Amino acid sequence: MSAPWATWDHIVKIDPDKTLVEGETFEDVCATGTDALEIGGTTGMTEEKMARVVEATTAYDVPVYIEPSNVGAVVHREGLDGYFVPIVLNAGDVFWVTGAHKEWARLDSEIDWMATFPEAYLVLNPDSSVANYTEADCDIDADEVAAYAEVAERMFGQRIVYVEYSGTFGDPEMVQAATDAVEETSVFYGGGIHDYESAHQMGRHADTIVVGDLVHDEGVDAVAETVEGVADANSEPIEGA
Ligand SMILES: CC(C)=CCC/C(C)=C/CC/C(C)=C/CC/C(C)=C/COP(=O)(O)OP(=O)(O)O
Ligand SMILES: O=P(O)(O)OC[C@@H](O)CO
Ligand SMILES: [Mg+2]
Repeated sequence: MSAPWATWDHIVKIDPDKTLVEGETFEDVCATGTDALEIGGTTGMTEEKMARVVEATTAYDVPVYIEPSNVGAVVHREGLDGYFVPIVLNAGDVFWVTGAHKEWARLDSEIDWMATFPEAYLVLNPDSSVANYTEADCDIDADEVAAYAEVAERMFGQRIVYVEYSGTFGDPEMVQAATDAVEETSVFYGGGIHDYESAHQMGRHADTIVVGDLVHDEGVDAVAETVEGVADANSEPIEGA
């Protein structure tokens, strides 16, 4: 069976610790043309906030996945499509590679493994909360990114490599390095996508782009532009092919 994300160009990541732009609803977010919603953030995450957003989003036609940043942020609800669970390959503390996951398996008796998909993260913005939280080694170059991506696919069987620049627009070369290093594994890119052009640019290097802060800061019209940008990138011929 093909992966749920096989046809996704665009994901909106909703941070339950942030609000939507005044006057906008989750229905409006779903109407932007995005392919899926991921619900998660690093700071201020609680089960209650997570549950509130899950309950408000599952009514619409767009698939909804949670992306927990800690064991306490996992909620199980009718209508939820599944769980994307980060594994931070360049974390400074092994807790973010296997420790939290071991605790989750120990404490949660309701894990739906058929709907649970790991994401092999490379956290690359040293100023982000997630880099701080996981003590990530962000001082790596493109050949190390490529090597991590190769190891993720070939040794750890990861089906998603997530190049994460949360809060800032990243280096397309790093994203391309990950893409070039994998065969079947999908490359997600997230960080600083804010308009048609930035979505179009990263859309050429990643399989799927993730748009986070924009939905909270600028709103659904800006998000819709990024949907267009990545769609156009994916309908253009690949250079050199
Ligand atoms: C095993 C379970 C259930 C949980 C642990 C999962 C792990 C390893 C989480 C590590 C942190 C991580 C990669 C979280 C994913 C979500 C993410 C990157 C959100 C973006 O966060 P920021 O933008 O840095 O933070 P804020 O927007 O909250 O400031
Ligand atoms: O909030 P932004 O910068 O869009 O980043 C998206 C996402 O990769 C965060 O985990
Ligand atoms: Mg953020």
